[in-house]
Amino acid sequence: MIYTVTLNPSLDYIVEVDQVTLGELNRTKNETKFPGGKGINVSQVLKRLDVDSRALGFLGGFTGDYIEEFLTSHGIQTDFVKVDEDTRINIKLKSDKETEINAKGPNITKENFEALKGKIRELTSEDILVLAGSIPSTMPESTYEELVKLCNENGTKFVVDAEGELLKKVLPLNPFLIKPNHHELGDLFNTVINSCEEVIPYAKELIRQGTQNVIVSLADKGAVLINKDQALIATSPKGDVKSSVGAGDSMVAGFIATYEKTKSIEEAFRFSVAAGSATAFSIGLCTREKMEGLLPQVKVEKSNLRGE
Ligand SMILES: Nc1ncnc2c1ncn2[C@@H]1O[C@H](COP(=O)(O)OP(=O)(O)OP(=O)(O)O)[C@@H](O)[C@H]1O
Ligand SMILES: O=P(O)(O)OC[C@@]1(O)O[C@H](CO)[C@@H](O)[C@@H]1O
Repeated sequence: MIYTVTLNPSLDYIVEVDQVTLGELNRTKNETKFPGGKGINVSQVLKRLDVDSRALGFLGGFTGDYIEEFLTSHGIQTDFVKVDEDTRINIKLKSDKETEINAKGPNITKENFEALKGKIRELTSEDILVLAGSIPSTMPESTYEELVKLCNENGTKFVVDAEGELLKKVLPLNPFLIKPNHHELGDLFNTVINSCEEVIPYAKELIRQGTQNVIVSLADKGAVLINKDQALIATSPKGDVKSSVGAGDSMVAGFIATYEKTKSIEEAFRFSVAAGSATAFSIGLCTREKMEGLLPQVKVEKSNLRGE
């Protein structure tokens, strides 16, 4: 079974405004709300690709109830730990540019965290755990590290999509996959990365530190996959970006769903990029049809730059 963990889920409130004027009353052209948070998005895209998963993490209050009901009614299994404060609301403001305001999230108690750890201790070597997104501000930066240590005790394969210290601390613990974007990769090395070719030496360093597969996404500039055997570069499909919220999560879901079916890293990478772009070209997450329609545009090539 695939388990996703979202420690800081969100109700994403997507607001479309022709032009935003700060300090004035702005009225919306359109608004939509979706259950969000990176792990929850991964579960939703997996479902659209006919792959079952169970969503874990923390939910609370009326926003938490909304998310749980939404997921259940869409056939996604849930097993969240209930917390006292409301799950956050994240604002995604879409005008000529995309602006996001992500909230810090509710208080998580020691008991809440222990309850989640109890669920993760039950996983086995047959399972995959996906840890994705930020953690509520009351939790320590060692949180993901603690959870993946439980995975390593039971031989559970794990995937991490997170930034900064959260990500850095899990690298030596042998993640199956991590998926930073090029800004997040640059931040890890205090540098600026602008192209697929520039990604390669830094991604290779993450493999050296213990990761099995690294996908680095560069929005419309393509994506790179590195593991100990190969460096692959993919082109991004061209299209009209409607909202890139969840594009990275769709890549993770596309990769896992395809890898589970084919065991081919190259094929999984191709589907991953198509799923990312299919979400970027949608309001909300991609559909299977949209993803499949973009597959012919994703060209995957082996890079000569091995970064060694
Ligand atoms: N402008 C774009 N044109 C085509 N594809 C895009 C575009 N923006 C994003 N994508 C697709 O989405 C994938 C992930 O995008 P990006 O590199 O922005 O990751 P991210 O920052 O993790 O995404 P998110 O917006 O979910 O945080 C890309 O690899 C690409 O497939
Ligand atoms: O604050 P985090 O956890 O880093 O990101 C949360 C978030 O921006 O990520 C998802 C898109 O990837 C959204 O559904 C959600 O609002």
